[in-house]
Amino acid sequence: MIVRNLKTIQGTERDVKAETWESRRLVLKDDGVGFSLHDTVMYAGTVTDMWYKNHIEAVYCIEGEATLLDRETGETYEIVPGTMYLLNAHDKHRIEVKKDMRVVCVFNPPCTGRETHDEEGAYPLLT
Ligand SMILES: CC(=O)NCC[C@H](N)C(=O)O
Repeated sequence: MIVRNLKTIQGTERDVKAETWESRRLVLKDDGVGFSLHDTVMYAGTVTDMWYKNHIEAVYCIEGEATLLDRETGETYEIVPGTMYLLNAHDKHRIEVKKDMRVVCVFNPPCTGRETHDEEGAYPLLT
């Protein structure tokens, strides 16, 4: 069994900061369970284009507010606490954050802990 608390992750290598978000990685590839689990904050006033072409991601909002745009269909969705979106088709998407949004993210395959977005908004497959 593995037990971790967010407080013990903050400021360590598992706490990855990008321009528009910060991701605290609670479970990573080296835990050997086939997924990674992140507690992520996306900053109010930011717009982020993403395209996880190498990963499937589920995102569950627990705080804040944002608009999610499906960049392929043009459809938009309001994301509030209790909303989940699943990028089951490697969907190109955009998040426009209105109020600091805290989300719990699950990635398959798991992240290794070092990933930040490349120019396409993707994470490379790191080993
Ligand atoms: C919601 C989202 O995808 N934010 C970008 C950060 C990423 N999910 C992560 O936690 O690594």
